[in-house]
Amino acid sequence: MSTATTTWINGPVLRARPEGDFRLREAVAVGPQRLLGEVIRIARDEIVVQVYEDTSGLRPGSPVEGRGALLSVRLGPGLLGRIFDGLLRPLGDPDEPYVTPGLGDVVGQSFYFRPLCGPGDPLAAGQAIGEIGLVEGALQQCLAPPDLPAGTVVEVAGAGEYRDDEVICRVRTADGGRRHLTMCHEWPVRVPRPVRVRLPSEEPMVTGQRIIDCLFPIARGGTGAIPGGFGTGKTVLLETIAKWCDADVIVYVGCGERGNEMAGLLAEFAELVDPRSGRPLLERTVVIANTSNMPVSAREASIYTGITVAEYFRDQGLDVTLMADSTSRWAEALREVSGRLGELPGEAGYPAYLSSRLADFYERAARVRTLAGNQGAVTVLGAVSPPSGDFSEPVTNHTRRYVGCLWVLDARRAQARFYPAIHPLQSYSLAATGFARWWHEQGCTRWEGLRRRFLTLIEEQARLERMARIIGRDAMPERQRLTLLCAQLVEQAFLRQSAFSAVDRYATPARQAVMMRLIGRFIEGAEALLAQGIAPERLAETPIFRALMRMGEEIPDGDWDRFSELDQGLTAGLRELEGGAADAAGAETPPAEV
Ligand SMILES: Nc1ncnc2c1ncn2[C@@H]1O[C@H](COP(=O)(O)OP(=O)(O)OP(=O)(O)O)[C@@H](O)[C@H]1O
Repeated sequence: MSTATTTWINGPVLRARPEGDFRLREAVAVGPQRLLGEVIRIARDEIVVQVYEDTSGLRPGSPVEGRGALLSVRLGPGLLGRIFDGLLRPLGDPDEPYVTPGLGDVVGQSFYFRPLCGPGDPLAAGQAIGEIGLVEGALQQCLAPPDLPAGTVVEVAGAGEYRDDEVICRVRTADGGRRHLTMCHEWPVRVPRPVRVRLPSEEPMVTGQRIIDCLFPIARGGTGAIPGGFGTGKTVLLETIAKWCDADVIVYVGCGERGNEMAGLLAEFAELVDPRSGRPLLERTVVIANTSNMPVSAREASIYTGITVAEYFRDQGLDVTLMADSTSRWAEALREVSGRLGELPGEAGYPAYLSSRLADFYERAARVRTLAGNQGAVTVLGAVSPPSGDFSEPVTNHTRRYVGCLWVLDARRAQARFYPAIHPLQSYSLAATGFARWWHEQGCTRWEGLRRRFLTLIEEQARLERMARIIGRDAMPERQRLTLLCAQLVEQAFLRQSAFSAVDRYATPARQAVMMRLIGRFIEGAEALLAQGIAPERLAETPIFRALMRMGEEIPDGDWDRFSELDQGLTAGLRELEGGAADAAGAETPPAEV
């Protein structure tokens, strides 16, 4: 094992004189407490180490010991339903409220194991050896490590309880070697886990938020970013998606955010019931907490740990969503470490490699065929907190280049308490047009046309409102007043959706499709009525308009009878207005000459 002696220390970075060879990105143990660090630079007679823990007490002369392996995390059962720090050390254990600094020994936990292979069976990297879990009912797959050479199973443990550091499978590899496998394996956090092939994304990840699913959908295995100024609702939006999206597993990385927000998230997740399984939501969630009071450099580790954990579940053939709140805090940590190293600063003081680090992170999102031949996906969502809400700053700018969806949170909407405060004219989804077929299957055959219509209305609304401020709404032609009325309906009845409403915090695709269709029918009907001389103000006063405005808050998912009542009411209401218009037209027409 190589060693080195610290010669200089500045916060989380230190320089050391090596005795022996170190590798770039090798994990090291620093000082008497064996704090975890990583070699980030190697010069001729010096190594530079970034330490991921509090370095108080370290001084020149402190020993640095190489671990002979890249910075890795231990993946296995016991991740779901728990909270970890950025280095995947468990937090929140009532018997062990404080994290012991340093690497320490891993304490083996017991899990139920059931084999899926037997002696003589072939076994290759990434294939399932068996199933594991805390209880017999809820099992995950126990995978052969992705770096295992192909071989044959010599012996495998029978069904029962085993410690996660006990050997449960012995393999003879094709090159004549032997490998002893446990339920856990280590994987370097900066190395993407291998897959058989990356697949194109054909369907969206459903978030339950109408503005996202209908206007700016995110692909399963895609990437999205949520830039927003202070208090515009990034955390609430990410948490809402975490609660209701249709992923099998959620990995939530709290990176540099307030500790009380994380505590609130955990308390809420423990109480909430997963609508799909009927079990507590926390059971399908892994929380990685690196709050603002924890060491700054560990933010980097928490991001990579999070994505590695997400890939581990993806390799079991699951759909995983990773949320990072916030990537700006990680970028700030990169800036701090770079500054302490005396590197040449780039834009706004961030290091020149900020862009490539962001790209590395978002690149790991994908829908894939796993080594075992299953399909799995990692969808990545990152919050961005631009200082003073300035979207031209480097983190937002670089992130924009690597994500497929951008949901820009608007301070003015948030001030008006219009949530989610996603600005429909500044946001985009590159994948949206590919999901028309999926929406057809959900029963919304006109999704593409309606989406375009809604977006056009909102665009026209922005232009007309500027005009209305100058000349006044009453002086505008009827057609323009109707555009404003329809846009108001789209905004208030469809895009507005409170995360705290018992009825509306989540909408299934079926409910979204019904609401979209009803609003679309109203818009078409209103346009036809305008041609017959019905003023937009008369439409705004009808009970049906008011009912449409309230439907999100009043009609819950599954109450299709009330939606069809509304549909019938809409038909009747439009017909009544049409009849009134025809009668009026009839009264005005001069009687035919006899
Ligand atoms: N979708 C929503 N529905 C209802 N209320 C919301 C929603 N989003 C945000 N809010 C309100 O806005 C407040 C601030 O939201 P949040 O904490 O998510 O902002 P943030 O952008 O994460 O803030 P910060 O920049 O401090 O991290 C919330 O406490 C909540 O009252």
